[in-house]
Parts: sequence; structure tokens; C-alpha cells
Amino acid sequence: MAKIFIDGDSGTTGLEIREKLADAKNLELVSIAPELRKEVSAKRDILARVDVAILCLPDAAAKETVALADELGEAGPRILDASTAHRVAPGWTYGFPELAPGQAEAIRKARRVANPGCYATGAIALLRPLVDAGLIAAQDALTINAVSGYSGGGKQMIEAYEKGEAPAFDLYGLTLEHKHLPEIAAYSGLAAPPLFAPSVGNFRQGMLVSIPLRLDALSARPRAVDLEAALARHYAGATYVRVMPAPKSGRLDPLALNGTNDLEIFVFAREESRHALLVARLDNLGKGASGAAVQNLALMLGDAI
Ligand SMILES: NC(=O)C1=CN([C@@H]2O[C@H](COP(=O)(O)OP(=O)(O)OC[C@H]3O[C@@H](n4cnc5c(N)ncnc54)[C@H](OP(=O)(O)O)[C@@H]3O)[C@@H](O)[C@H]2O)C=CC1
Ligand SMILES: CC(=O)N[C@@H](CCC(=O)OP(=O)(O)O)C(=O)O
Repeated sequence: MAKIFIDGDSGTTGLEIREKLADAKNLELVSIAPELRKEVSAKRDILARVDVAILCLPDAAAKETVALADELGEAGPRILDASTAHRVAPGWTYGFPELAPGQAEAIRKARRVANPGCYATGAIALLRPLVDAGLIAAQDALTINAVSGYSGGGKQMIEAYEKGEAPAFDLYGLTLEHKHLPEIAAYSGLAAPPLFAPSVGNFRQGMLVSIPLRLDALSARPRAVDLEAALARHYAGATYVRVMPAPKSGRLDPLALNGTNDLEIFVFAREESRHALLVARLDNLGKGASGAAVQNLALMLGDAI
């Protein structure tokens, strides 16, 4: 029976993971009394007793918990961190099992796994197979656009939207240095970070990440059908990631995968103008957060849950 501690289990991501694991077999959720949840000594005690700690905390608090676990050495728990703190840190394995051959196996064995960011999940899912296939070159200059449900902003943003105090649509990250850019740069295969323009809409959850491509501006000058075929080949054996036919309506609903751990990929194309648009659709709280965390935990526990 694996013992699991969710640090931050009353936050948006932590609550969802707790709910998803409530009926899981072969594991016991160990929790801290709510009034002690930020007490270092209580945390140290619980870390010494569990097999895996899942961190659903702000970055600074996640680093503190990792430091406590490190003090315990080999007797300490394995860690799955949902925060941004360790996604490109040395010694950590990036928790996107579909990234490349061998990644799921690396997560199975890792003592430290960083769960990817929601936008990064969509962007890397679109880019990495195309870079690996030589259809997008590392030095090609790309732009990523995205829209997220407001739950991506955690408790504070949820409250602002639900009180009616937030805009219906918000283009943000306009300093052009969003916190997901380092992991996108590290794992997409691109030589430099792309330009990233995220936005948030007045819906709780759901996400679209899109990458417009002028095919003749890419070094390999690929055809859109080749992009689609390479993506389909890469994800042929994947359980949660699928390449879908582009809908004839020419529209996509960002909410369609809510409540799932699925990610769908679409390649919209107009060969006459040599234009293509890659789109990833996911639930920002699913494959973008808690769904991915449960998928990674299952790998870490040898598919025992
Ligand atoms: N929302 C999302 O879509 C995603 C979020 N993430 C990441 O997950 C992490 C959590 O985000 P999210 O769930 O949205 O955030 P929330 O703000 O909803 O929740 C954070 C939780 O952490 C608790 N907390 C803060 N400091 C400590 C501490 N020292 N010890 C124990 N608990 C603490 C907070 O409690 P209190 O409120 O009482 O301070 C709160 O319950 C972040 O790092 C975020 O980047 C990852 C993927 C997606
Ligand atoms: C709408 C919104 O604010 N989204 C968050 C990202 C949420 C997410 O998944 O990212 P982390 O896992 O890195 O927290 C943001 O842009 O900062």
C-alpha cells in the first residue's frame, strides 16, 4: 500500500488530485491536520512516513518542502511537484510521458518528477514531435497563442471571476516572459524561446494552445499533411493524446475535454496559401495539471493504482 501525501490539498490542483485519488486502489492518502498544514515540523514528520509527496503549492513553498525531503535523504519520499519551481531544474524528470521514447520509463524510475505547466503541455505536445521529425527546425521562429479557463490562475483568479470582478477576456503575459517559456524552450527542441501570447476567458476550465505556421517561412518548407502524419505517428500508441481530423466547421470549443486527462491535436491547413495552424485542446486542470499528476503518479507506482 503506497502512502501518498498531497501538500497543498485544499488548493485548486491539490483538491482535484485528492478527488481523483479518493477511490484509487493500493494507495493510502495521508494528510496533515488543516491547522498544521504550514508547520515545518508537522510536514517533516509526514514526509518521513510517505512514499510519494505531491506538491500543489506556490513555488516558494514547494522549494521548502523539497528541502525538507532532501534532509531525509534516501529515507525521504519521492516527489511529484505540480509547481513551476523544478521543471527545468537539474536532477528532475519532466512529467510529460509522451514527450519522446523513454520518457515514461524515466518517470517510472525518477525520485523527482516535475509536472508540466498547462500551456507548456499543449505547446510541447505540438512542437516536439515535429522538431524530432525534422519538419520544424530548432532555429525556426515561432509564435504561440493560447486561451485558458480562469481556474488556471488558482484560488485568487477563480474568486475574482466568480465575483464578477474580472474581465470577460484578458490578454496577459504582455511582458512576453511568461513562466512557462523556460520549460517550452527546454523540451520543445527549439533553440530559443518562442513568442508566447496567453489569454484567459470567462469560463472555469478548458484550454486551446495554437501555433500559426507560414509553411514557406519554416526551414524545411513542409506540407501540412506531413506535419499531421508526423504527429499521428508520434502519438499512435498514446492513451491520452490523439491527433484528430480538423472539424469541417472550422471551430473548436476549448471546454470539450473538461474532466478528462485527454489532449487532442488538430492541424488546420490551407495549402493554397501555405498556411497551417496547429492546435492542442486540453483541460488546463486535467492533462494540464491534476490529470497529468495522476498519470505520472501511476507510472511512479508501477501502474499499481
Ligand atoms: N491552477 C492550475 O491550472 C495549475 C496550477 N499549477 C501549479 O500548482 C501549484 C498550486 O496552484 P493552484 O492549485 O492553482 O493554487 P491555489 O492558490 O488554488 O492553491 C495553493 C494552495 O497551497 C496552499 N499553501 C500555500 N503555502 C503553503 C505551505 N507553505 N504549506 C502548505 N500549503 C500551502 C494554499 O493554502 P492557503 O490558501 O491557505 O494559503 C492553497 O490551498 C502552483 O505552483 C501552480 O503553479 C499547476 C498546473 C495547473
Ligand atoms: C490563466 C492563468 O493565469 N494561468 C497560469 C498558468 C497555470 C498553469 O497551469 O501553470 P502552472 O502549472 O505553471 O501554474 C498563468 O498564466 O500563470
